[in-house]
Amino acid sequence: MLPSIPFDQTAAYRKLKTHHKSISKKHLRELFAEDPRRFNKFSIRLGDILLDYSKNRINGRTRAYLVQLAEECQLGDAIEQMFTGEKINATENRAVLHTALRNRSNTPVLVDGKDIMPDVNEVLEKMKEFSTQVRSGAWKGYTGKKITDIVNVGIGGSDLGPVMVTEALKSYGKKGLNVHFVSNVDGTHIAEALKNLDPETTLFMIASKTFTTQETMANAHSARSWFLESAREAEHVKKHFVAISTNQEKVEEFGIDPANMFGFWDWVGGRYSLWSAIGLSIACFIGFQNFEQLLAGAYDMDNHFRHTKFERNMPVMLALLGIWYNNFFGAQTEAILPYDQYLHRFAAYFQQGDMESNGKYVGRDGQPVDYQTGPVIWGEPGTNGQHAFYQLIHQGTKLIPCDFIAPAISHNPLADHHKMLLSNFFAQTEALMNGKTAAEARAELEASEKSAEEVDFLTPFKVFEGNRPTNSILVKKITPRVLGSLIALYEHKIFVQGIIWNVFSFDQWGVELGKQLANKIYPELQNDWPISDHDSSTNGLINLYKNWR
Ligand SMILES: O=P(O)(O)OC[C@H]1O[C@@](O)(CO)[C@@H](O)[C@@H]1O
Repeated sequence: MLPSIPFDQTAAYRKLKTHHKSISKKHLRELFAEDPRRFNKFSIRLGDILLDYSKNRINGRTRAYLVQLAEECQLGDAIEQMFTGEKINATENRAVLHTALRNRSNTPVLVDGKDIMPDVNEVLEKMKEFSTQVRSGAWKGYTGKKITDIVNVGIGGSDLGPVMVTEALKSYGKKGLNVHFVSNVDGTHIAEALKNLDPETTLFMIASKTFTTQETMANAHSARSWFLESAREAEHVKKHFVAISTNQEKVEEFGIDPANMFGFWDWVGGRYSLWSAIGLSIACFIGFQNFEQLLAGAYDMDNHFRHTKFERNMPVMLALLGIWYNNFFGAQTEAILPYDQYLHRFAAYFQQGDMESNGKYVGRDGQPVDYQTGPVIWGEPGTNGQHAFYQLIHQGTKLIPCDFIAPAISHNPLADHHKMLLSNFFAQTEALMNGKTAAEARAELEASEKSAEEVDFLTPFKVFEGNRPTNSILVKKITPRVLGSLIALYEHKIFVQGIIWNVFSFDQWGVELGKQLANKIYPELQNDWPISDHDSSTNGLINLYKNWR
């Protein structure tokens, strides 16, 4: 069982509160001027990944107190409990073992006294065989044609991970084999996805841990209807539908042959499941060898996380910095800004990963916490964000800690594009740190031959306070292995923050109430009778909908 330690009652927390009063008065310009070795002191290198956290509002003492906070919250024990299969997901009485899915050492991992690695490896072998058959054309549709299009039907963790990874590794995709994703119950999503597909060469992957999720089951039934409009015979379903789930009973109930089912287990959280059979669409698209590289990259980060002292530990430092701004500077959000168009779904992926894990107000002691927990995660690729919301990041009234991510090598080395992209990547964190003083702004305006009145008027609007904190994550190239490490980096950051905030990060009870109420309203929409048993707003909305439809 995880320890339950209210972090705001630790000695380290008290030290940080006092320390904050002084360090928060220092501008990043001063901190860099004081210490020319700041980049060396506050960066961590792991293979082809560098985390530069020197542009944060910290000094050595801050780091020491933050590390002490982690130690007082018994982070080390919690890490070992996770990796060794303790049931740390206490409200669901489950272990949390997405790390076992990429345990490339194959050392035993016990759940209820049983080594789970043979099961993990059996599913990986089945994924390897299946993905090889699909990619080679050996797997044929009901008219004998090879598969050209895979449609993954799933939502949340059964969608976001495969989407993000297949987009991020698009250049590793197989020509002539396309992946599509249907998640929203909005009929538009599946209608648009199937519009140009051929039932004879389309393979559906129904991905659902529970195999009960309303959206996924609705889409799965519509997909089957679409397929049978052409195929007619139910016996053809088995060549065009596979299931990815923990729930064999529901899979069989739907009509998918257990032989076409790829299983996983309740100790895999949905938002941590892309490493499991939920990653089948990834393995088919990029090939099983590349999928294994993805696993290997995550394993690299797991080892780093599990065996590195906290001040040299990438996930731990990323997590502690997030807590520094969230709980001591009052930051409410964090932006993830990948300077790589292929990573355009990376922030969206961690909206679920982070916000569904730590968006909690009840502590592990069952009591409401009296401090901030999970931040709002958002972000878009650079340089597009610069033309959308960087105004607020640079000159707004809100503090927004930003993670900038970029590859040194592009998969598309076209003309000077990558140099331009990287110049923006480097410039933005420099600008956010240094800002522009009134004197600098005034001098620029004076040099532009504006009148004295214009210079006086415009100067305040051209000043940049700077002192806005960022992390820079520079990787050599977004390969499957590097991507695997990057994803695991953020997974473990989320874990560390949940431990320190004293919440349970691996359940998601907060998604249940909306579902319950939707299941109550859904039958009310089956007729045109006016509704009156909700609040006036809900009644009013439903009745107008009925009137209009
Ligand atoms: O994989 P499934 O069981 O269909 O769940 C889909 C998603 O629904 C949830 O909101 C839980 O209900 C996410 O946690 C989960 O990833």
